[in-house]
Amino acid sequence: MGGQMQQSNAAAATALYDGSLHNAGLPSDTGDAVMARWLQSAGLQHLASPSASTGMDHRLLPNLLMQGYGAQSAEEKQRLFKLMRNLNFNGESGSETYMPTAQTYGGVGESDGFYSPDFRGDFGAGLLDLHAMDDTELLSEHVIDEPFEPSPFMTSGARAFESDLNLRVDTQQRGQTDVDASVSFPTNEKENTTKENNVAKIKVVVRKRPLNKKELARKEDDIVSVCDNAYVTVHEPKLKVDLTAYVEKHEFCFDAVLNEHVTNDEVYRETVEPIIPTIFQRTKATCFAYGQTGSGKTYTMQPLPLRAVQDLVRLLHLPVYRSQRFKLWLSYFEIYGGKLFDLLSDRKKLCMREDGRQQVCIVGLQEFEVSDVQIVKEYIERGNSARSTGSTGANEESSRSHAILQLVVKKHTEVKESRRNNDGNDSKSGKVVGKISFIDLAGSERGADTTDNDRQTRIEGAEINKSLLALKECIRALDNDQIHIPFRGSKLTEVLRDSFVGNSRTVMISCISPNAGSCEHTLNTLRYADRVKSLSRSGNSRKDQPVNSAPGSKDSSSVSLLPISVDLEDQEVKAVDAGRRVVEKENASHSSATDNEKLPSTFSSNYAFNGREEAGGVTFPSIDRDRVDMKNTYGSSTSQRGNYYQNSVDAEEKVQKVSPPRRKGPRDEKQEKPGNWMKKDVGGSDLSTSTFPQQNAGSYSQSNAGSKRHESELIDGNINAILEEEEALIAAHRKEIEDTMEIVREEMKLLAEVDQPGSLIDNYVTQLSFVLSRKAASLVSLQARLARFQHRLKEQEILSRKRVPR
Ligand SMILES: Nc1ncnc2c1ncn2[C@@H]1O[C@H](COP(=O)(O)OP(=O)(O)OP(=O)(O)O)[C@@H](O)[C@H]1O
Repeated sequence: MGGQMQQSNAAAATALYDGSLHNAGLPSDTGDAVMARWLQSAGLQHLASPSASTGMDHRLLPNLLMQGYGAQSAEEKQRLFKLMRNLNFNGESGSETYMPTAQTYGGVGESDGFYSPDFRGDFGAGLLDLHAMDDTELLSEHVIDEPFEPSPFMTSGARAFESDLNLRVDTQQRGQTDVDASVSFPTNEKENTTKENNVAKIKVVVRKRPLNKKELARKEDDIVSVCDNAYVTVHEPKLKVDLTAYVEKHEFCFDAVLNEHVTNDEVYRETVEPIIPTIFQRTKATCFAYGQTGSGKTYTMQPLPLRAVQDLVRLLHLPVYRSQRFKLWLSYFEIYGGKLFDLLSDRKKLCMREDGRQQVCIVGLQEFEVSDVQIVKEYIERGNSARSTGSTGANEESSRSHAILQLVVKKHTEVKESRRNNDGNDSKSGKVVGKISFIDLAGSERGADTTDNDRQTRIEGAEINKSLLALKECIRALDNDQIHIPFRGSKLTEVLRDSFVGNSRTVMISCISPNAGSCEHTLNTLRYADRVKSLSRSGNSRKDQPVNSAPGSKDSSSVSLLPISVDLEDQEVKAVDAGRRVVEKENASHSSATDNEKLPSTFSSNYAFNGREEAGGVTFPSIDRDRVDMKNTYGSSTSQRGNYYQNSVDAEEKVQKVSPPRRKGPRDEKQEKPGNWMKKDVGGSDLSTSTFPQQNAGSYSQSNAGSKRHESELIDGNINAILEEEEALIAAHRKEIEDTMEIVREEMKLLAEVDQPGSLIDNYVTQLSFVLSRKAASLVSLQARLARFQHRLKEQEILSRKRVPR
């Protein structure tokens, strides 16, 4: 075996040498003089003479090396090795790289192991290591001959990745025949994969929808402009106090901004397509759409899984995957009011469980094997018809839940059934290779609609709100490579837990409406997106910089005396540039508790206090960002802004927040009036927007912030308790019905007995009395539970109304 290997090593090395000469344009008989020169250049001239003198073919040099002739010391071997490598790779010896044969393919892929003098052990050992494997573990020739077909939709980066995929597939196969998530690539491989496939860990894409018929009929302005596929500007119409109209511009930069003319196909190409090959690299990918109701989330998300299946199936047909029994499975469920329902199984209620390996299993979730797009289309349609939808002002068929469609690539050893429960039993259902989850989030502002909606919608909204914030936190933590991912923040993030650990990719598509009436929401969406992106190390620098474009509005002195309410998010804008990253770095242990939400305790526990900042002569005390969102309705000078921004950094770095629901846009105007600031609903599904008049800034005390925070926590806690009690109440009701039925049966029996001739009436009376007491007790118990629940609802209502101005 050893001899065989040595032979093949020698052959490989000879081939390499041959190749290098060939590439150098040198005929093989250019002779020893050339070789001598090369050897000389490496200080190995003494090796040249024997071969020259014996007339040995220079192509045998590697053989000499392998057999222990020629270079004797390790240093010589290394030099020789380097020389060979240079011959092969540097410009001097030819522009083309060596084309390996099937047998040496893996070796080339592992260039570090084969050519580098830095490989483990000495030269010979390194070569032996490389080939010390069963030939059967190598890719078969036909696999290599059949490269990945470049998708017509693939971006150049992804194409580059695909062309490289064979190498990695080869590596994978050699390294492990069983693609189990528990087996990991060597670190270098991982890094290379990330680098090479050029797929960012988090990608934030914005999509603007066109004005719809209603908006056009109302002659609404399109206030969103897109530039260079990367910039989006919101032209916010505003009024000065003297009622002069002006426009405030907010510019953002994202990984991609897609305008209203972009098709769903192009959206796919920009977002999901580059990720698809990574699914076979044990990546857990998540693609979600975020945005206000009616902004196009469902419109955007629905075609994506179809396109993804098309590409996944195409890849699955490659022999390398087919031979490994890779298969694609689909499941579709929704999270509604903190509960999970299977959309492909008559909305069966699902339970979430963690197994011993802390893998999240959704007990009872039906998975279906899919092998073509048509069947996926049918599943999606079936699932969609089962989704919880309702009507909102902006969208007649609005999604009221988070819908999650998962495509999972599994490796099967033996699959007999085409449909089975995902009971977490890997051996039965195959091992997960990778997966992609498509999430159509519930409209983001519904969490905000607290005043105009009924109680049910408010609770629903609070849950949505919570999950959106939790999702954002997880994404941030993910991108910051934090050890702790706060996935327990909501059901949504718990479900996506395995997408937050290990090799993950996230694409967020922020959908925005272009009409002026949606300005506030559009800005909120973009800010949410920006915060996801800007806090990541790889994020674009933040750009939301309002510019007063109305004539005269640039005159800062003319506006500086006006009540100032600086949009908190604008502060964050600057914060990023003006030190936020620094602050973050310095307080790395803070995690990312910068939002207006209650974070898991692990997030807040490390929170440091940065002291206070002076801003334009006004000292801002330690400010709860929830309460102090300073919205610059009238514009402000740059210097003022700078101060406030700085201030906001402190404010938000200090306090952990609880996010109260946001209210609807039209009320914002009222709240921007000075005096309303104390009452203003400052939460939001994603942002807080509260007015903070300058003159009041100083008086805004820590205790105020504290008590408000307490209030917020109370609300959040209350909502959680309500959800739990709701469940208990429903369960108790069911139980009561069962008991009642049992009692009714007993009563019927009693009646039947009493009708019998010679029955004892005393017995009947005693038993009836006993049965009725049980019946009454059961009812009273249910009534008591109901009363408690009603009380809880009232409490919640009072609390939320306290915070939301009417
Ligand atoms: N890019 C677009 N081009 C054309 N029409 C669009 C586009 N985006 C959305 N629409 C249309 O706008 C309407 C609302 O879109 P959609 O239902 O996707 O919104 P949504 O964000 O999912 O709303 P909700 O959160 O309430 O479910 C639909 O009629 C849809 O066809």
